[in-house]
Amino acid sequence: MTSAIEVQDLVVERGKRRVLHGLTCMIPRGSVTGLLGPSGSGKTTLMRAVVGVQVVRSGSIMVLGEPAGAAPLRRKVGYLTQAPSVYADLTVRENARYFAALSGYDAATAERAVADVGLADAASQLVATLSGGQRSRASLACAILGEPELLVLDEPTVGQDPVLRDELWKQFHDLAGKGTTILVSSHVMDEAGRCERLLLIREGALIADDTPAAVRESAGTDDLDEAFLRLIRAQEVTA
Ligand SMILES: Nc1ncnc2c1ncn2[C@@H]1O[C@H](COP(=O)(O)OP(=O)(O)OP(=O)(O)O)[C@@H](O)[C@H]1O
Repeated sequence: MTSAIEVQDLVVERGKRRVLHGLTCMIPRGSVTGLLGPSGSGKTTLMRAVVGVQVVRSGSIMVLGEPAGAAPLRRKVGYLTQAPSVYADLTVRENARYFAALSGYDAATAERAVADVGLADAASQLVATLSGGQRSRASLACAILGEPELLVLDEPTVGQDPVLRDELWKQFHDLAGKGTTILVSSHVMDEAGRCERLLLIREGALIADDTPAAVRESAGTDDLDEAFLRLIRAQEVTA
C-alpha cells in the first residue's frame, strides 16, 4: 500500500457548526505533506480526526491500513498539538523519559529525541523555565520518540527562529527519508515550498491537493502566497 492516510467524504461538526464538509484526500507514505489554510479553516480538526481524537459525523479515515484511532496505531503515530503537551514541573529529559516509558522506549531513545530537537543543552532544565519556542520543541521531542511511522505536527515551527525552523524542516525530511510520513500544518506559505505535497484547505473544504510546483503552475505564479489567493478567488467565482 502506498498511502499512509486515506480520508473519504469526511464530515465533522464541532459545537453546532459543520467544520469539515465531505473532505477526501490521500497522503502518500514517506512524504512530507503540508496542510495549509487560513485560521479556522479546519486544519487542526482534520489532524485530530487523523489521530483518532475527533468525533466525526460521517466518512472514513484509514491510517496505515487501520481505522484512525485503532489500538495498533498507538505506537505508530506521533502527534504534536498546538499547545505544548509536556509537564511544566518536570525537566525536558524527565518528560522525554516519561513519555518514552509509556510507549516502551528506553532512556537512550528519549535522549536522542531531545538532542534531535536541539534541546540537549537544556535537557536538565524545568519545562516551566523554558522559552515558548523551547517548550514547543520539548513537546516535539516527545512526539518523535521512537521515530513513529506517521507524525502529525500542528504548527511545529511557530515561535521558532529562522535557524531552528530550518533545522526542524531538515529533520522532518530526514525522518521522511527513513520512511516516516509527516503531515504538518502551517500558516506560513514560505514553509509550503518545503513540502513534497500540499493540501490547501479553506472553510473545511480542499481547494488544492498537489505538489508545490503543480500548485504554482495551476495558479500561474511562482509565489505560493499569491497562488493560494488566486485559487481561493477562482473557487469563489465557480461557487
Ligand atoms: N471545541 C470546539 N467547539 C466548537 N467549535 C470549534 C471547536 N474547536 C474548533 N472549532 C471551530 O472549528 C473551526 C475549525 O477550527 P480548527 O481549529 O480546525 O481550525 P485551524 O485551521 O486549525 O485554525 P488555526 O490555524 O487558527 O489553528 C473553527 O471555526 C473553530 O472556531
